[in-house]
Amino acid sequence: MASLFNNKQQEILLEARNVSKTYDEGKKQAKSPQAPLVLDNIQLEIRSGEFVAILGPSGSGKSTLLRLLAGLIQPTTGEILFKGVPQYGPNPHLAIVFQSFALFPWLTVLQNVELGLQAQELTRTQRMKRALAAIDTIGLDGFEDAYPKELSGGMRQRVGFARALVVEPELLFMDEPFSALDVLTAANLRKELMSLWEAHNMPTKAIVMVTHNIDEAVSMADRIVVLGSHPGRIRVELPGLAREQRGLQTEEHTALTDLIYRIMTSPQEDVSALLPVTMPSSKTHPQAAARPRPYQALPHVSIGDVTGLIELIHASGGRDDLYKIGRQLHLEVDDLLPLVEAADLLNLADTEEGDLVLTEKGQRFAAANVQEEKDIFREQAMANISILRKIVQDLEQAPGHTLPEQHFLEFLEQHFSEDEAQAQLETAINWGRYAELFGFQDERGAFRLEDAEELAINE
Ligand SMILES: Nc1ncnc2c1ncn2[C@@H]1O[C@H](COP(=O)(O)OP(=O)(O)OP(=O)(O)O)[C@@H](O)[C@H]1O
Repeated sequence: MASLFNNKQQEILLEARNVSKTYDEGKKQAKSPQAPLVLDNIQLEIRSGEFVAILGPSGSGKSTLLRLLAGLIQPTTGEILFKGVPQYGPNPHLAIVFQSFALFPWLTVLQNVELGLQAQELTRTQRMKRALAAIDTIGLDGFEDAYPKELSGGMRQRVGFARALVVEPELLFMDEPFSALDVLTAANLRKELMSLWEAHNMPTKAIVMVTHNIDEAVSMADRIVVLGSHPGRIRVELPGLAREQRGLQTEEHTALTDLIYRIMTSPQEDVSALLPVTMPSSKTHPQAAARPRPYQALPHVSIGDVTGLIELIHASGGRDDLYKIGRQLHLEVDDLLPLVEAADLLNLADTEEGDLVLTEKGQRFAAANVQEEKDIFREQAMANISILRKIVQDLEQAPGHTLPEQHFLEFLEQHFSEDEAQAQLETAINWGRYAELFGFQDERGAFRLEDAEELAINE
């Protein structure tokens, strides 16, 4: 597509070329016919001077992509190049800040930061000098001798940043660096990081950040890479906003946030159909279309939360912008999307152009009393949710209308990994119980048809 973001003249630091990743290759897959493809044919360039954010639904492979780019894991096919040279191990010119600060509790701040320099051949004095400078840059002056447990979450993450920056990395990677912090601390740390970056007060040439916070990506990044799932793939690369347009209140920020919600809530849609004509410099990756899932997968949410979402939309007149709902509920897209998917699967709501719109059933559901609500839910569940239908149908046929959970687990394991099959069944139990379709006895691991007694009498 169109040339990207006028940065052709800038040096390509890192490149993923035709990269695909499958975990557990070689492992014997007794039940699943093949190991799932986690990332499919990734093409990505990181250039000098840019801040790139990677967004995508949970499980789309964001962290996997970051680890591949960092050389911590190897691609199954394709290659990662640093300044044009293929990489086969951890990249020494790169440092990573993780969500879970990953500090050693028995070491002081200074010692934790010095650890970053372990691999470099430096004298003790040089090491300490560099560590003190990094501590100073990141605003930890005076805390050199403190232990992690004496620090707040924000200060601990500063240590994480200092430990990364002390190696003077050409590339700084961040994996959800602010998501474990409270809102104000995160905002403060983001702002400080951006001023260091913009003032060139750090030696880093490019930053790559994985996040599931759309506002965070829009307010920080020069380029936003949106991944899709099943398999993980790049759907689109969007140009970030000009510096002066960033900030929750600007029209441009709202428009870009809205667009990203629209893209992420339309996983099957061709992204080019969703892009405004005013965004010619975005780059879609049409070669990797979503593959239909072999079996309908339930999003792992509780029905109580879906009900809350439906009621909220009802209170807003039956339709609302997804980005507004996210902000109102303090939900990041990773938490909101599964709720939206559940409402959509149950045909209680549809997504339309970045809005969530209640269906006629959804309107009735929101206005119903508790019993009517259950009735509508049961009807929608039986009409739309394959695994619930299967559980009920198999129980109807089974002696005593009872079946062990193993029966359904074995079925689900034909379509999902062992862990995911277990998770799918747990979600199905949660939904099925709410709908009063069947009972599940935890201690016996047994399913029983809810109206089994009634059925027995009628037989
Ligand atoms: N070490 C591993 N072994 C096997 N499978 C893995 C491993 N790490 C990740 N996966 C699987 O790969 C897929 C992508 O995971 P990854 O953590 O990269 O996604 P993500 O987009 O970062 O998700 P999240 O936002 O939930 O952190 C998931 O299905 C996950 O279960």
